[in-house]
Amino acid sequence: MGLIRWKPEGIKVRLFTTVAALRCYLRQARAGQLNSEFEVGLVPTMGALHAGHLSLIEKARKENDVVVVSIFVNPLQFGPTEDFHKYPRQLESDRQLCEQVGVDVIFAPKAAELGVVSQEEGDRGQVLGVRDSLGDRGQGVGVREEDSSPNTQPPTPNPSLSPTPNPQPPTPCSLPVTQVIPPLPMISLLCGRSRQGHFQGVATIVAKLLNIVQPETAYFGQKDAQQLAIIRRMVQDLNFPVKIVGCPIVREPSGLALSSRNQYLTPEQKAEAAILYEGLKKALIAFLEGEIKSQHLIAIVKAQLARVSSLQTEYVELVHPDTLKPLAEIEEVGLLAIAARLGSTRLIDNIILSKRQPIVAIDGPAGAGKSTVARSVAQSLGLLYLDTGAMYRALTWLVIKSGISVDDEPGVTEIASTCQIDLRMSDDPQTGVRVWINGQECTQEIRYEEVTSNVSAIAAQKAVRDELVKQQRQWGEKGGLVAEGRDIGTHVFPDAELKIFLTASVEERARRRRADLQASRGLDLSLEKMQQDLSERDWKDSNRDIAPLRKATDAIEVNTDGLSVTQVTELITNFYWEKTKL
Ligand SMILES: Nc1ncnc2c1ncn2[C@@H]1O[C@H](COP(=O)(O)OP(=O)(O)OP(=O)(O)O)[C@@H](O)[C@H]1O
Ligand SMILES: CC(C)(CO)[C@@H](O)C(=O)[O-]
Ligand code: BAL
Repeated sequence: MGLIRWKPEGIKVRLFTTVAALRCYLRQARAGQLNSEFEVGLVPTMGALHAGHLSLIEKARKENDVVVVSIFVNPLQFGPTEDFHKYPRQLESDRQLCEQVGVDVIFAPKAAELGVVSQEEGDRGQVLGVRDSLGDRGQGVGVREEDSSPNTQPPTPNPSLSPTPNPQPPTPCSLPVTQVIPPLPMISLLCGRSRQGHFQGVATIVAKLLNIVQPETAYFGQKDAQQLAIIRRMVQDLNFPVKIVGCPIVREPSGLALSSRNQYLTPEQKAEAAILYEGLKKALIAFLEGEIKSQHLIAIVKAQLARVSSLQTEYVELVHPDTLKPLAEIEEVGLLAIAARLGSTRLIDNIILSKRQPIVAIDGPAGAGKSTVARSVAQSLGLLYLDTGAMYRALTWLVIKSGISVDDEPGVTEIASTCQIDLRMSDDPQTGVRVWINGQECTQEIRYEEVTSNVSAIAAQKAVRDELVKQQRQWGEKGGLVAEGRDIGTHVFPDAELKIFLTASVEERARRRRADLQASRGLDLSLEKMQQDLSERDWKDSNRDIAPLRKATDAIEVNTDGLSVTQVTELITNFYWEKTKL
């Protein structure tokens, strides 16, 4: 993220309804930046904003220079008997909420602006889509754009919610607009079974929004877990240059997942709807006690749901959260998902059941002793010390060895994108971690002076950082590790079970550093000068473009003034046991 947040003087939130105006704004915002790390975050929504949406927006606000929230009730993703007409539209209150949380731009286009309306229908103010179940009529059912009045048709039973597949599936392919079709195995189960064509409509509109806004990052809720998996897959398959961030489900105190559709529920139904999360929690407890079989976990949820007689369960399924493949049992991780109907309101919820070992993320200012403490905590807990510094050093060594200049960014990126770094705890506590790159051990070599003097030039390259963070996150999938740095808990492992912000006063850090330099190199440096250098470094680290130092909101601050490494290690391991006990 850049240093300066871009916003015209005196204006709070801009509202654009046209692609041209939005693009013009973004072009000016990018052009006005001297900083190359200017970042735009997009939060796609259908409006009627609630605290779930706000959690996405707040995350985007923290991580970007410009935050765009799109509000568009997308006709392409609604079936003919679904609630397109009824879906809440409340742009003015959405605008006020966006203003309160510091959104820069709301993009609220009409359907015609996004091309989901034919010329002729556009003239008549009608939108395409709200997919026609007779398919071949193809031009949609002529719903008036932005029609928020209740449907005047008598309520018809929703075939899409019946347990058997819709006998006459809509054929959104017949719509005269280019569409994105996600892989069939991902869209033909869970919600895709009853909402045929839905994910095609979602993928199409999200692809359009990504192309229009061209954000660095886009934020989606884990509540729509199938949607999130499909979008991640689309972005990967179609090489969209965007990072997709999934955000945790925000719930009512009762456990009910927040949703715009909760507005349809009566107070009584709202209380009953909490049973969805009750069921998921029961399954989680069983899983934590060792139950991994899909059949049993699903039965636990169904038994719980059966306690509310007015609830009609559409599905309870266990799938892999990325591929959405049905699982017979959980090997590493599973997504346990529910869809059910209370009256005419369709609700969804889910939970991730993961065998992943915990992650300890330690961030903090320079000289706080992060690497010593991380190594010691890893040793004491029997976890891997994910020595991220060693990873950058290993890459630097390989770059030098390959004869590539360290400032040849494309060349370095090519090597970074194809290298595989392995780390293993050494039996010898002195060695700490052993390092391999592309199968070749380089534990000693990465300490050579040539590597030391070039590693910061390599680590400063954004593409390198992105590649190595990708590798670090792959390690994170299994978990069971301790990592340290400046943004481990905020960026690399935002889901870490334990986050520590390790700090010490400038005076203490300067004293320690001076003592180290005296012991290792016989240097006798001025304490005052060292304090001044450290203060400057703190400021720079907190304000740098790449990986700025930030304390995660859920991190525990540990001030190590006057504490030994052993004492700090003991403190952190106690926090670990506290956090990870059942
Ligand atoms: N409770 C929640 N916690 C976290 N994210 C959420 C929550 N509810 C919605 N989101 C996310 O907000 C984004 C916009 O969702 P959307 O506007 O459809 O809201 P919604 O409340 O899910 O509405 P719907 O009733 O259509 O399900 C999606 O990425 C969605 O996953
Ligand atoms: C992602 C989305 C905005 C696409 O219309 C919608 O499906 C939603 O709100 O989750
Ligand atoms: N949040 C997903 C949008 C939909 O249900 O259509």
